Amino acid sequence: MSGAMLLEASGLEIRFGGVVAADGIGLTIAEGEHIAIIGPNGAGKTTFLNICTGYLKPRAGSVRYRGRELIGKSPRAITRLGIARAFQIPQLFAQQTVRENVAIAAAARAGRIAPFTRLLATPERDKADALLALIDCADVADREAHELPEGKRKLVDIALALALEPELLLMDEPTSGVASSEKFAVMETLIRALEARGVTSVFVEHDMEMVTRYATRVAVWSSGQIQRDGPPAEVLADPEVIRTVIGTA
Ligand SMILES: Nc1ncnc2c1ncn2[C@@H]1O[C@H](COP(=O)(O)OP(=O)(O)OP(=O)(O)O)[C@@H](O)[C@H]1O
Repeated sequence: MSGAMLLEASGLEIRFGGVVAADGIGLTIAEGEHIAIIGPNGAGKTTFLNICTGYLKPRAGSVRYRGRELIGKSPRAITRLGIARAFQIPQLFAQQTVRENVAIAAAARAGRIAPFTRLLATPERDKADALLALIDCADVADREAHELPEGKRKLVDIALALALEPELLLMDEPTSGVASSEKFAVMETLIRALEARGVTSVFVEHDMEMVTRYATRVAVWSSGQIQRDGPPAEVLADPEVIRTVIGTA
């Protein structure tokens, strides 16, 4: 069920040389939604996530989060306000154990990262274990991150993001690189974890079956503009969307 307004983007414009990556983008996100962003390569989907998380500054437009302007704030400041990001390639410390990776994120959230911090003797260990149980990764807690199969790596990356205690999680193709036989199980676990923690999400996705099953709403990007925005069943049946996006997916 959707709740109060969380984020409101409007009039976003950005170009890179001759490429227009955002041309009047406007999108609202309400609490409890899981919004899929779809669209052809180069349409500006990742650019939108980069603007919302402070990695790119648009030349025009606004992004308000619970009424506060985000444009001009640093990625760190935006994370502190409650927006986390998970990347297409998980950002894990390869030589640390999975538990240590999540504990580091939890310690960072608590402002307890300092040289010689004993990560696993602190409350962060319990937080890490609870998160790993939530994403079905308790079995790999003692493994080093580089040993993980792709599906587990993706889920651990989500645990890292959840350790920051976000209200909104932005994800770039959360199951890309995961074997198709595992994709649905990974996404199922991911969405269940978000629901359990009351986290709203936006995910860029190229797999339409994933969109149909897991998105509560879908927004279609096309050349830096939003072509359609609505319930998945309606949007994915639109002949224009089928022609421009699904036909090329
Ligand atoms: N930092 C940048 N510098 C220069 N060009 C960029 C930059 N970021 C994005 N672009 C360009 O802007 C356009 C939109 O890129 P973006 O990554 O947002 O597309 P996308 O819809 O996420 O594509 P894909 O599905 O392939 O990931 C592309 O032409 C890309 O090359």
